[in-house]
Amino acid sequence: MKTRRSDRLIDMTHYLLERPHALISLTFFAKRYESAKSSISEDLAIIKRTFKARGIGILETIPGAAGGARYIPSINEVETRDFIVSMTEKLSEKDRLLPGGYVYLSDLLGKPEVLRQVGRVIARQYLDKQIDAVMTVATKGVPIAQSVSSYLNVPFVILRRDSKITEGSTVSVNYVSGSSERIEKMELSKRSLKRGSNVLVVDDFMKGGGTVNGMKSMIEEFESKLVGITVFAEASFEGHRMIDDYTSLLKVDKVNTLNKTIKVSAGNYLEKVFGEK
Ligand SMILES: O=P(O)(O)OC[C@H]1C[C@H](OP(=O)(O)OP(=O)(O)O)[C@H](O)[C@@H]1O
Repeated sequence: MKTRRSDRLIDMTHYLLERPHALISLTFFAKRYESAKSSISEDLAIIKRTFKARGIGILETIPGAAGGARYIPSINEVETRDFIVSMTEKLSEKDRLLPGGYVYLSDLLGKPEVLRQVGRVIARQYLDKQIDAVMTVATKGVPIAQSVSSYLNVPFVILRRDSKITEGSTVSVNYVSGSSERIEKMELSKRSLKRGSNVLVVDDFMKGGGTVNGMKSMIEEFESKLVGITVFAEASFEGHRMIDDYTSLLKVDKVNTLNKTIKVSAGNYLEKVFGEK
């Protein structure tokens, strides 16, 4: 039975939102709703216009027999700025300060609505890049990598600092932890990343940059390409940071362990993605 436009629009929107970056053919929708392709094209034009006006994302429409529609998740500048401002206020709370200039983030990065926004914001930075995998290191980077990968619709891979029999044979790299000046090791299962992959590195926090540098080394071991590095927050670091080309949503400018104050500002994301205002 032919489906009414109002019902088609709701179901089509849901179907597209559930499958980011997947190309869905007009033929598929025409059969699903027992409607003409011309009606489906009009439906998609309505969805495309609304997605753009509401900052939901981009609906690419590809003409021709092999064409169709593809939903590209995104987030607009106003919503991004509002989110980053709200996170700077949260991170500035006194009781978040940890020894060594770290900041307690696990409660924030355990909240589904925060993780959804972090994933959208980071994925938006790379929506026009070819990404084959999102990479992070266990443990606190994992929820961020999972969220970003869901918006990019690509797998995420997890490096570990400990060996696990369940990972099978692994590639191991040593790296200098900038924060602790210690030699650390991280491993990745040989099965998890194809050679020649385009890899996006994400993590929750960057201090000395040693961990991210270790992930860079691992990408080289897999003969793959580092497309970008984006962290939720970075700490100011007096030493020599081993990484200079990265993006951070937030920056912990100053911590005062005596009166337990933390000064947090926006990282370089807004400037890199939207240009400084
Ligand atoms: O820039 P660096 O000086 O290398 O520090 C950033 C590391 C340290 C911390 O991880 P840990 O708390 O050590 O490990 P886990 O995420 O497993 O809690 C954080 O999640 C980053 O991965």
